[in-house]
Amino acid sequence: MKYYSLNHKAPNVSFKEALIKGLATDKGLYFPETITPLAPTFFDAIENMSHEEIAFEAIQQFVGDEIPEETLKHIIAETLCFNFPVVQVEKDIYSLELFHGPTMAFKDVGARFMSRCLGYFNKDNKNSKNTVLVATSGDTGGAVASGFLGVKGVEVIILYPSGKVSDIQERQLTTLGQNIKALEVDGVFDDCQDMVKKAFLDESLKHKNLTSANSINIARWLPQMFYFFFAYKALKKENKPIVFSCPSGNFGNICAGIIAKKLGLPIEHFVASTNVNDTVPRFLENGIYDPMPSIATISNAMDVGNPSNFIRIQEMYQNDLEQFKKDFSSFTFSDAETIEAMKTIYNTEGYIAEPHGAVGYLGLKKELQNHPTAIGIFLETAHPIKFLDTVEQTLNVKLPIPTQIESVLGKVKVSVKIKTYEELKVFLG
Ligand SMILES: Cc1ncc(COP(=O)(O)O)c(C=O)c1O
Ligand SMILES: N[C@@H](CCOP(=O)(O)O)C(=O)O
Repeated sequence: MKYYSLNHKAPNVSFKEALIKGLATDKGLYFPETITPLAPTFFDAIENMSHEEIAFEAIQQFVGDEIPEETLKHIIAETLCFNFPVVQVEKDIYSLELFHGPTMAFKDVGARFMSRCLGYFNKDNKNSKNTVLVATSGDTGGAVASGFLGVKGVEVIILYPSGKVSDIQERQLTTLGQNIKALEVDGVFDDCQDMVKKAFLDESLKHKNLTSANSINIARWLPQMFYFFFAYKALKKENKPIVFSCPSGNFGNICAGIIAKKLGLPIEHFVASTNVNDTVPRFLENGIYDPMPSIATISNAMDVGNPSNFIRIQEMYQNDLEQFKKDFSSFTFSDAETIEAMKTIYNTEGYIAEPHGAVGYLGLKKELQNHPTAIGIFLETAHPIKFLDTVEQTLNVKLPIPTQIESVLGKVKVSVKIKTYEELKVFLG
């Protein structure tokens, strides 16, 4: 499979090159040249297939013959070594829990898949050295730190906005040591993301072999489509149209969902549910893409003012706003509404949703009014423990600490504070 740059001023590249480069030389995001729908027999058989089999069928065309079939199967098996339960929350509303991995956020799948693919491509070159640069508003950093910990020949540098991630998120990305380093940026997530993108194109940093582990990177982003197939497998027996609501920040997850639809997955409608960082809901209202500086909210991992992946979504709809609106809605919700939703879900159904999932739930409820025969699934993208203070205060509950989290609680934060791109360059050396 070849990938082209969405800025159309850079050569097309292989899966391996797209993974290693992260971003094209013209600053564009890579996008697959073709997306071939899966055979109807795949969808007929899906209920009897394992998650690993489903994931292999879904991703194989995007990897092509660059990784041998058996190795790719092995990478997928290691990536998907935890559960993806679909839990009924109320009549016709389900939560797809994506937080049962090592760092308890949905980013674990992409981070584990990408680290293993990079390991495969580096295996014959013992002297190769890559620097993975990653910007995080909360969860990507921890997942990438865990996914790449101890990987030979790879140094990981995580940029996060100082004071704008939860305590547990910060510990997950600042305490692992070894090949993982954290930079605490005096700014917001978009400043971190801008610095990272600038570094990829900086000729003077060429010797660092920089790559990205954000959803910019196709190997981090594409595996996120698996979730939509897994949910479909679980609920196919209901025989009803499905509406998915993704709590959205950088829009990687929902964009991977649209790839799944292009592969033939019967999805009736997507909802991108956002907090008050509402660049996309505003776009759907007035057709103008006008990114704003991000605003801090209780669903901090979605505090993104200029979502990277929106351009990929536009590519898939060829800028046809009317068709886009048929398949896709986007709604914005305040922190007060999010808190009310968390309370409603808990008090009526006994289900503990964290703020991101609650935003997803709100968008789903709103959109389902237009789909009376459908079932709705909201993505629960992180474990409530990652937002301990907000969840315990809002719901007046005490959350047990899962073992994955216990292991980072006693550890000491190590980070370097930076303010400017120049300081990042000095750090990179
Ligand atoms: C918990 C959580 N929910 C939602 C999102 C938003 O996902 P995306 O950036 O793919 O839109 C993120 C960040 O990526 C997150 O960490
Ligand atoms: N919400 C993310 C922001 C980065 O998103 P990504 O999918 O592009 O890595 C985070 O938690 O860091």
